[in-house]
Amino acid sequence: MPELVVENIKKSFHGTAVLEDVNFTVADGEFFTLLGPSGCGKSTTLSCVAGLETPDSGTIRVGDQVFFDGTRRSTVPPEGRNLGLVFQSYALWPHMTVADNLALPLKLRKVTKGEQRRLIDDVLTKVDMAHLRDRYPHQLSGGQQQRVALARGIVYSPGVLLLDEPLSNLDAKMRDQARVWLKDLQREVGITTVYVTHDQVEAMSLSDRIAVFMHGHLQQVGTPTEIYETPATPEVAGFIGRCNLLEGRVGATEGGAVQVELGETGQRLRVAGACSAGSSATVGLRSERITLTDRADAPHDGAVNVLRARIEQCSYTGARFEYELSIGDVRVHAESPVRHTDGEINLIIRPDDCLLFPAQV
Ligand SMILES: Nc1ncnc2c1ncn2[C@@H]1O[C@H](COP(=O)(O)OP(=O)(O)OP(=O)(O)O)[C@@H](O)[C@H]1O
Repeated sequence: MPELVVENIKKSFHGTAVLEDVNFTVADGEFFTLLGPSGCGKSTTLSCVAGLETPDSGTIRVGDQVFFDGTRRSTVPPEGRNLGLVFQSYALWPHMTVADNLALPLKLRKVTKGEQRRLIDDVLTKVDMAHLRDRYPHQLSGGQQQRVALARGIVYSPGVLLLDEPLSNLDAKMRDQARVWLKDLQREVGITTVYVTHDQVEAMSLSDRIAVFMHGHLQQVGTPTEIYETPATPEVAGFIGRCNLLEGRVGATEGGAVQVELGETGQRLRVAGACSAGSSATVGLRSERITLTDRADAPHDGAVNVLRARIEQCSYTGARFEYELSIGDVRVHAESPVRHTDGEINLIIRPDDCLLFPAQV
């Protein structure tokens, strides 16, 4: 299947820009996710690809077929794009059985009766719903309706599948299960997929690559590992996973690392990376990369940082304990499998586990 290319897309509503020069390419068979907080422009981007919104400028194409060309003002209507669309609301016809709901897009494409039956049987088997083909939507659970909606999105073999928060109506447990089978299904069908979600765990577990949006701008495109381990900006670091963003001033520089003075705490953090002395920087520190220890003889050999902190709060979440800590006036969130008593504690932090973001000038 051809790749999807989105180039320099801009979009405004009533004079307010909601997309600014959005660029990405989705490769053949790739599971590509648009991730970001509410209102950042993910659904608008997907709607532009689907043809439900018209960008102000830019181009969108799948292989050689140009869906939108802002220079020529040419647009292919949604029905001419051969895309599969699945939204949060399953939008199944309530008066039609599962099989009839699936037949509808095939009838529109003038597929013969015999072929319709073959395609419907095939897709229902893929989504494990063949035994429920004669049920009506109200006789199905939310998870089953969502499978039918997905089956309808792929039954006519679209070039690209577009999914906008398709799992968000399911409860947490069903969502976990749906994630697994959705990934299996996408792999089996091998369809190029663009997925919209604000749920970072969903994005991380499903995607080959993720595009992180903030305020209509693409901040970073990368694999889940790249996005998590080497976030491009403090905003990306803060959005993916639980990351402390600590403001500081860069002091001495020494062989591949810098000393960052944390606010007014008088404590310093040795951080891997380069940054000019005297400048401001943000240090990203993931909660799970902080080791908490009651031991007073924590190693002070310079290879790791040892910071003294006060435990302000400790909460039990089942799998681990979550801590609100303070280092002077700086608040830090950390987690540990071990319960530590109230009072003061040592935090052990490896310089390599710190993310250094020089201040933008
Ligand atoms: N038809 C419209 N008219 C006016 N403003 C709109 C329209 N559609 C979207 N917007 C605005 O554009 C911005 C981006 O909306 P969009 O739905 O793309 O965000 P999103 O990232 O998908 O958010 P969510 O996760 O909440 O769905 C928002 O500020 C929204 O209010």
